[in-house]
Amino acid sequence: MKNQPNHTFNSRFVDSHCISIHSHPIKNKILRAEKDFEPGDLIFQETAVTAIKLSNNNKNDESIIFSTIIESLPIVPLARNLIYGAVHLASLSSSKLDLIKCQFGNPLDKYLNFTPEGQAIAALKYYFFEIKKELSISDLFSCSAILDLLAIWMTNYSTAGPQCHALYYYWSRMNHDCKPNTHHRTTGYTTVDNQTIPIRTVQAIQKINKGDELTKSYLVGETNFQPTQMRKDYLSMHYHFTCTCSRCSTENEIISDTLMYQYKTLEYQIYNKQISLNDLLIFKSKLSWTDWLNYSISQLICTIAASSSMGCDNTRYHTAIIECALQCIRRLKKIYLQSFDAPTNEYYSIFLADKYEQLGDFLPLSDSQKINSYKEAIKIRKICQGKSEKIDNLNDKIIQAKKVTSNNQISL
Ligand SMILES: C[S@@+](CC[C@H](N)C(=O)[O-])C[C@H]1O[C@@H](n2cnc3c(N)ncnc32)[C@H](O)[C@@H]1O
Repeated sequence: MKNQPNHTFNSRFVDSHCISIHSHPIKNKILRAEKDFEPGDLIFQETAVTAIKLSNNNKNDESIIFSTIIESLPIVPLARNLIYGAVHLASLSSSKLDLIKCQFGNPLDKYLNFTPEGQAIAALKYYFFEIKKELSISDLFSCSAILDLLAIWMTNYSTAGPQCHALYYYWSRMNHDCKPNTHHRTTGYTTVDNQTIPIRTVQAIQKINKGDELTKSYLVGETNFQPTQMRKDYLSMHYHFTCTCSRCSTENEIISDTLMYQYKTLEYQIYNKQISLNDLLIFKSKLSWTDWLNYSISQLICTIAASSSMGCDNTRYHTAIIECALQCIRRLKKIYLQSFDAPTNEYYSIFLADKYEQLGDFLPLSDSQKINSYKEAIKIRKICQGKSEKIDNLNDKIIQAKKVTSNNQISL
C-alpha cells in the first residue's frame, strides 16, 4: 500500500513515479524505487517538512526558540541542539507533526549520561518545568510527550549545513544499509512561512532496480569504515536495530574486546579533552601496524590535526600527522579497490577524496606532493556526481599553493 503525504507542505520536487513508501514487517516503513536508476541519477529532491536554525545571530527571531535556560544548561552543544529540536516539534501544528511522526530508535533510558543524547534526555527531565515555562510549551505536552518528540527528532533529523537541523517526509523514512545505494546532500534553501527550509537531493550511487529499497548510511563519517562489530554496536545504540545488510553478513573483521575497550576509552578521553595529541602518538607507537586500533587512532589524529582542536603543534608533529594521513589513504584505497563497483560507487570515493584533500592540507608548501594530493582528490571527485563545489574549492587551494610557492622562489 503506497503512502503519499497530503501535501500540506512543500514537496514539489518529489515525483511519485520515482519513489514510494511501503510498510515492512521489521523496518516499519521503507522507501522504494519506482523505476530503474543508474549510478549518479537524481532520485528525488525534497524540501524539509520543518527545520531549526541554530545560529546565535538569530536569537531575536521569533520563530526560533532560544531560551536563556536552555543556553545555561550544563550540557554539550549537541545536547542543547537536540532539546531545541524536541521543543520545536512541540510548537508545530498537529497536521505537520503527524507528517513527521516517523518511527524512533531506542528507548531513551538506553543512552548514557555522558553522551550528548543522554545529556539532552537528562536535562529535559530535570529542567522540564523551567523550560516549559520559559518557552511557553502548550499544556498539552507533558514531560513524557516532549521526551517522545525528542526520540523522534534524534532518530530522524539531519544536519543541513553547520547551523541547521531538519526533518524530511521521504528522506527521514529511508532505512540504513552499511553499503547504501544512495548518497544525499543539501543542495539549497527555500523560505516557507519566513523559515529557512533546506532542500535535500538524493542520488543513486549504485545501479538500482525498480522495486529495490532505497537505503542510506546512518554511520557518521569514518565510522563507515569501522569493523562490523563496531558498526553494529553503533546502530544498536542509536537506532535500536541489528543490521543484517549484505556488508555485515560478509565482512568479518574480528576485534577483541580489549581493543574495543581501548578505543572507546580513547574516544571518551578525546571527547572530554583529557588526552593530548602527544599522548595519542605515544599510544599509537606501541601498537602493531596491523592493529585495527592503530588505523583508528590515525583517523583520530588526522581529525584532531585538521581541526587543531587540541592545540596541536603542527611543526613538531608534522611528520607523524602526515604518516597518519598516508596510513588512512592506504587503507581506504584497499577498501576502495576491493569494492566491486568502484570507482562509480560514490560511497567509497567521498572518503578517499576527502583524505587526499586532508593530506594536501597537511603537507608543507615546499612539498611537491601537496599539489599532487589535491589533484588526486579532484580526479576521484570528478568521477563522483555533484561534487563540483568541492572541486572548485580544491582548484582554489592549488592556485593558492602555486602562488605561495612561486612568491617564495622570487624572494629567494
Ligand atoms: C530514520 S528511521 C527510518 C524510517 C523508519 N523505518 C520508519 O518507519 O519511520 C530509523 C529507524 O528505522 C529502523 N531501521 C532503519 N534501518 C533499519 C534496518 N536496516 N533494519 C531494521 N530496522 C531499521 C530502526 O527502527 C531505526 O531506528
